[in-house]
Amino acid sequence: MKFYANDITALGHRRLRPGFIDEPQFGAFLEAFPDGVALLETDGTIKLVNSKLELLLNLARGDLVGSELARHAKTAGPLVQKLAAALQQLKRIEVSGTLNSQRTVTASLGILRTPDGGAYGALLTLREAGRPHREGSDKFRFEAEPAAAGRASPVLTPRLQAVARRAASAIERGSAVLLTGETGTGKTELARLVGKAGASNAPPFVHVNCGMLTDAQFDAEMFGIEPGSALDTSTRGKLGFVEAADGGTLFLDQVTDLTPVAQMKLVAFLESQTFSRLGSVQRRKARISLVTATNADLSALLASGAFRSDLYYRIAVVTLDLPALRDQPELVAALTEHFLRRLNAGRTPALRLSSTFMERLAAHAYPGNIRELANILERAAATAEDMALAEHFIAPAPAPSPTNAIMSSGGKDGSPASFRDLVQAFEGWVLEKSIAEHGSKRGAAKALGIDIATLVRKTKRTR
Ligand SMILES: Nc1ncnc2c1ncn2[C@@H]1O[C@H](COP(=O)(O)OP(=O)(O)OP(=O)(O)O)[C@@H](O)[C@H]1O
Repeated sequence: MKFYANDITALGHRRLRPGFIDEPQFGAFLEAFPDGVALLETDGTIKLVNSKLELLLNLARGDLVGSELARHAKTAGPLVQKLAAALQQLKRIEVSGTLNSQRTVTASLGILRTPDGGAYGALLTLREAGRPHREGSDKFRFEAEPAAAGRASPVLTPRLQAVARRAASAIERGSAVLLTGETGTGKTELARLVGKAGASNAPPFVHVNCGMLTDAQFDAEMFGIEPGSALDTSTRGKLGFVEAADGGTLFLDQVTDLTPVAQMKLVAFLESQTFSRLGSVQRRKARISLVTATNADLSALLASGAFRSDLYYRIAVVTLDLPALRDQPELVAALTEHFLRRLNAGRTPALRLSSTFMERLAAHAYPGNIRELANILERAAATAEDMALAEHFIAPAPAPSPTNAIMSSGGKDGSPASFRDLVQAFEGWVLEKSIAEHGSKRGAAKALGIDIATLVRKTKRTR
């Protein structure tokens, strides 16, 4: 079978034979490739692409097919320009780089040649760097992991290293990992570490805050929208979290915040290991490592039925509990040093800690765990000159309990609270707790799924 047509006179530039390209089996053949694949004419026209290529370039098939490769350099990244230039010279190349979609790939351009040496097309493949290497001798060497730009490496005591090793080896075996522990104990930090988030050439790491997923958004956010489908308002489709995490880690933070409907859909996805984009019936596979986290009381949620037990069994193949900071004096010491170094970078005079301040640090109970320790040191750096004394130890006020907030919501003359007062008092408690937990009003608004203006208005009203 000949894959080219001799209808172009110049020997160097024959054309791909249309019949061959139009055969549906050939499209299915390209889809079966785990890498992004495109078939091109020698003049740079894109004839066929597979879904993986769409994903890597973050461009829809409709925009790609029929257009010239060079046209997409601006949207997809300079790497595409290099490939287009090589194709123009009918030169075979292999280049690596990061695309504008934030995917790091090795791109190979092969020239398809006739027996007499003429060129009739080109095959482009994009292989994503950092596809999970299931072997790998460096799998447990977290210390050697480079920090992401602008992010310091986490502090790892031997106890935390042991937890990280267990998480990494579970992921290596393909088991889902559930991280539990009080707020601020470092579950997200650990997930990022084992998912190699931010490291150069790292596989994708997709962090999903489950509390922000409403039922209406769940399918589109998780599974994406098929380009050009009736539901696609952008015409370029939408990349879902699952597809974006393909080859890497999907981190479902606060997984217990998923609504009952979302929990059911997640079970279906985990059971079949396949999903469909909104607006498409095609079942797709995504190779993801699943890491979930929660600071909620799981056993209570399971007992009340608020969290589905079938979902629990799927996500908790390996459960790792992060200890509270008050139970790890060695971590308090190591983190104090770490945060102080960070605070002193560029600070004059450098902040030193008095022995009384250190004693307060050692004796504190840290209900907000590592987040709280960082906060205490930040406050000391903001209020002290060069030496943090006992008076500079300002721990956040203990979060008011809902009962206290509600009990104290009656009239000043001791009259019983109205229903409206009770609801407002409870709302105030929720808002304050969330602001303390997330360290900012913006963070709290995001976590509560309300806009910042609403949160500010409500906090003013409840004061
Ligand atoms: N080992 C560590 N070294 C340095 N900083 C850390 C470490 N662990 C956590 N932190 C910092 O402490 C803060 C809280 O950590 P993180 O967000 O991982 O907690 P979490 O357990 O996910 O909290 P939550 O349950 O509220 O989501 C973050 O600013 C994080 O960078």
